This record gives sequence, structure tokens and C-alpha cells, in this order.
Amino acid sequence: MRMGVRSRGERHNEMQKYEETEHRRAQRGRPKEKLERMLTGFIWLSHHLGLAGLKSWIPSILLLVFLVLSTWILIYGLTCVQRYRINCKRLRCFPQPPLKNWLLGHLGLGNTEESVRYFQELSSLFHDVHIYWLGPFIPIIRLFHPKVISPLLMASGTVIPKDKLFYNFLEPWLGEGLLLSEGEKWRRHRHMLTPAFHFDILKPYVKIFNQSVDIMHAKWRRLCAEGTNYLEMFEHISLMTLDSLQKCIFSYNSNCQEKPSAYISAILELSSLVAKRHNNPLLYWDTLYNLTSQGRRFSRACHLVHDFSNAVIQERRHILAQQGTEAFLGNKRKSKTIDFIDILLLAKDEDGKALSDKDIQAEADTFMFAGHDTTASGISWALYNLAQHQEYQDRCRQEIKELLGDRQPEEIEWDDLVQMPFLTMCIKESLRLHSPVSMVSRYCTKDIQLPDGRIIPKGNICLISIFGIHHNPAVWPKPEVYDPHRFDTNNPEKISPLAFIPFSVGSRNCIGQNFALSELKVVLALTLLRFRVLPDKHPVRRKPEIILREENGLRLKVEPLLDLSSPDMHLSETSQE
Ligand code: HEM
Repeated sequence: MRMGVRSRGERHNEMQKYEETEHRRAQRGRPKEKLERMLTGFIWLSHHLGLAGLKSWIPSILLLVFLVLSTWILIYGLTCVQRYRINCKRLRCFPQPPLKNWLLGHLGLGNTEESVRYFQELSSLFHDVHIYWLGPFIPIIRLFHPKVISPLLMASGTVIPKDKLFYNFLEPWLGEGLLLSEGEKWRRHRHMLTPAFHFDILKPYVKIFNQSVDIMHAKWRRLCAEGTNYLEMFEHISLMTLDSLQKCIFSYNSNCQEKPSAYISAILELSSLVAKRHNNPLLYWDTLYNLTSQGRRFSRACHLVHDFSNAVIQERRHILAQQGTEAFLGNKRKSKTIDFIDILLLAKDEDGKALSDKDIQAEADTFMFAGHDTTASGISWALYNLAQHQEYQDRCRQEIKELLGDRQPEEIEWDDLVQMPFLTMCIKESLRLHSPVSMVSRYCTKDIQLPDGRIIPKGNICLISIFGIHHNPAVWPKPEVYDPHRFDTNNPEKISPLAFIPFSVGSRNCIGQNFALSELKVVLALTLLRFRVLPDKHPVRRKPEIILREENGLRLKVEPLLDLSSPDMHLSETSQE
């Protein structure tokens, strides 16, 4: 038999198979026929039931739907009430200040000096924990003693997650950066980002801090020469911290201290819009907020900020691809210009996986946000406290003068940072008395047992009040007094590690604290060397937003100190003539 030619028998079998398939298909019916049969069935059914029959069913169906829905709502409502009652009963072991009224609870205090004082009184009254109510249904457990915070902040194993009540509005801006992310994503990123804050990386940034503060001081001298001695500290210092962050993160110099660039203006606008939204519960609902002019401005500024960080990332990726990792790193090390974007681009997890562009963008945006206002607040309040206490200011100035001798140019170096013990004490005391971040929040995903046996039930929000701990008379004697000697290392009274927590503690503490402390020291040392800082006559009114501010801006008087070697000094003297 030749290949390709089939026998008669085979052909017969094939024909038989074809006929069987066709027969089966005919029995099942073709799709069109099927549809026809279904339609005929439907017409037959409606004919026999009659339209009137269908109509008579409608009210019963509606009634049934109504009954099912209302039963579900009733059961759901009763479950919520029961859960609420059980929660209230379990929370009875914690004291609570008298309610303003049953509807508002303790709402309505706002972020004012009065609210700061009110909470200070509560700290003296209740010693470690109390509850307060946001409206009639949301209890907040406020903790303000070192002995009760460790189960929340130092929990081993599963980390107690942050509550988003205070951070939610930042999400469109910061995405899933370190500050807002949770679980495995946070753990992986925290591990990958920790090397970015190693001392070897921070060392070259000290030069950047010096340059940024020089620019600010030249501006101050100019303003003083024009007769403006009273300056609003937050405004000047925020621009300065943004300037140095932009250089450390992106290696980008936008001269923003002279004229804020569109990018820097967008960050300032985003920070102020988030604070405004916090103060207006009507704008808490996203859909409504997005329709308002504030919401539209927020979304525009977010786009602008994201576009900037994305452009830098794309450009850097391109260079990295062109040069290859080895040469790229070699060049960066040689020119000492390794920045955060480089580190984020090169970071790898345990499986050798790198961060995506979206992740890098979220982390860079997070550093810009978390690093500028906080540090600016820390520096501004430290200057305020030293303005109030000239004796401490003089002692700091003397310490820095002795350290620098006749060094030219007047520049703080990395090794100097550990040789300013008194300035360091003054900074720490200021971070205690005026903590830039006044609280952190946690959401209890399980029952939390406090060391004294009391239990915070699962499902509640806890506020760990950094401000409350730092102002608790049971922890700090005379807490309202500014006394740097509390932090004297020779002081025999040892401070508990949980009594001083401006950067929080535990696994979710501030990753940027060494960066911040280095910048605080450089800026304060150079400022005290070049200026005398004096208080304004108006009393301050603290404003605890996400960051601690002053209600009307923190105004201080600055007087340039005579430094004949400074070229700026000659300039200002000539202009005064
Ligand atoms: C005086 C200045 C600063 C203060 C007082 C401060 C304070 C804090 C505090 C209290 C937290 C905990 C927040 C929470 O648990 O919700 C935190 C977290 C954080 N901070 Fe700072 N911070 C400062 C400067 C910086 C700087 C300069 C950077 C970055 C360049 C930075 C980056 C971060 C990040 C990324 C987190 C989130 C860490 C995580 O959850 O893993 N901070 N900071």
C-alpha cells in the first residue's frame, strides 16, 4: 500500500464517523434552532400564566426583597450595637475626661494652644492612659507613659500597624512609601532602604547642609541690612531643608531659597493642603474633596511632584544602563555624589530583586515630605528656646567658636558633629519640649495587654502621645522648664529609652533620624556662630498639626554678629552706609 492513498475500508469508517457526528449535532440542535425553541417556550409560558398573573407577583417580590434587606440591616445594626457595647464595657478600665456633649464627644478642641494645655492637664490627671471620643462612636486610647507604650511600639513578631486616620490624606502623594506602607512590602523596603542612611552615605551630605545654610544666612544678612530683623523662622528654614533634601535625594539644585521652583512650591502647597483638610471634617470624604478647588489644586500639585521625581529616575536609569553598574558606582564614588536615587536604583532584596520605578518614586517623595517640615520644625523651635535662654545660647556659641578656632572657610565637618556636647544637649531638650511630631497612631489588630494587666481591645485606635510622654510630670520633673542639663551624660539620673522618643521607637522608628540630627547640628552651630537670636515680644501659641508649628508663624529677631572676614559682612556694611 502506498503512503497517502487510503483504502476503501478506511474511507468507509470515516464516512460512518461523520454521519454519527452529524446525527448527534442534529439531535442537540444547532444554536439558531435552540434559540427559536427557547423563544417558543417562553411565549407558551407567558400565554398560559397571562400578563395579569405576572403583575400580581410583583408586589410580593418587592415585599420579599424589602423584608430580606430590612432583616439584614436590622441584624447588622444589632451586631454593631452589641459590638459597640462590648467594646465600651471592655474600655471601662481606662479613665476618661468629662464629655463636652454626647454627640461631639471630645471633638471641637482644634489644633490650638488651648488643646495643647488641655491635654497637658489630662497627662497630669491620668498619669499613663485615658480615652477620649471623636463623636459618639469612635474612642481613641491615648497613651503617654513609657511603661505602657512598649506593647504597641516594641511588639516583637507581628508589627502593630499604623492607623491611617492621620495619614490617609497623604496617600495620593506618597503612595506606598515607607511612611504609609504595611506588612511584607514595608518590611522588604525598610530592609533595602536602611543602607541609604548609613554613616558612610551621610558623611558627604554635611557639605550640602553647610552650603544650604550659607545661602540662608546670606539672605538673612541682606534682609537685616534692609532693616528687616524679625524673621518668620519656619518659612526660611523650610526652604533651606527642602533645598538640602533636593540636593541629597536628586542631586538637583533649584536655587529654591532665592525663588521657590514649581516643584518646591508644589511640595509646600501639598503640605499646607493636607493640614487644611485635617482641620475640616467636611472634606474628609475623597469624592467630595476631589470636587472642591482645594482637591483640584492637591491633585495638580501631586502630578507636578510625581512628574519631577519620575523624570529624574528615568534619566538616572538611562545613565546606569549606558555605563553599567560597576562604572556607574565607580564614577559616583570618585565624585562623592552618590544620592538617594542612586541607592534606591541599586538596592536589591534577598532574592536579588530591585525596586520598581513606582516604588523608587514613592520612597523619594516620602523622604522629601518626611524630611523637610520635621527638621525645619526641630531647628525653628531649638532657635526659639535658645532665644529665650541667652545664657545657653552664649555657651553653645562659645563651644562652637572653640571647636572651629580660626578655621577658614567657616565650615562644620562630619567629625565635628560628635564634638558639640552642649549644643547636642540643647537640641535634645528642645526636641523634648517642642517635639516636631507630637504623636504616632496604631490600629489594634488584636487585643493588646498592658504591663499592668489592662487590655486594649482589638479594633481600637491608639494614639501614642510623644508630646504627652515628654510633658508627663511623672516622667520629667518640671516638664515645662527648658533645661538642657537633663541630657548631660554625666547626670547620674539615667533617662529611660522610652521617655525620650522624638523619632518614635521600635521597628517603625524614624529611618532619617541621623540625617536629621546631623542637619540640626550643622544649621544651629553655624547660625549661632553668625547671629544672635532674640525672642519676639508676642507670646507663642503652639499649633500641633502633623508637625508642631506656631499659630501665626514663629517670629524671632536675628542680629548678625560682627565677622570682618566674611565677604557678605563687608557687603552688608557698605549697603548700610
Ligand atoms: C527632626 C526631624 C525628624 C523627626 C522629629 C522625625 C520623626 C519621625 C517619627 C516620630 C516617625 C514615626 C512616624 C510613625 O510611626 O507614624 C518618623 C518616621 C519616618 N521618618 Fe522621620 N523624623 C524626622 C526627620 C526625618 C528625615 C530627615 C527623614 C528622611 C530623609 C525622615 C524619614 C522618615 C520615614 C521614611 C519614616 C517612616 C519609617 C517607617 O515607617 O519605616 N524623617 N519620623
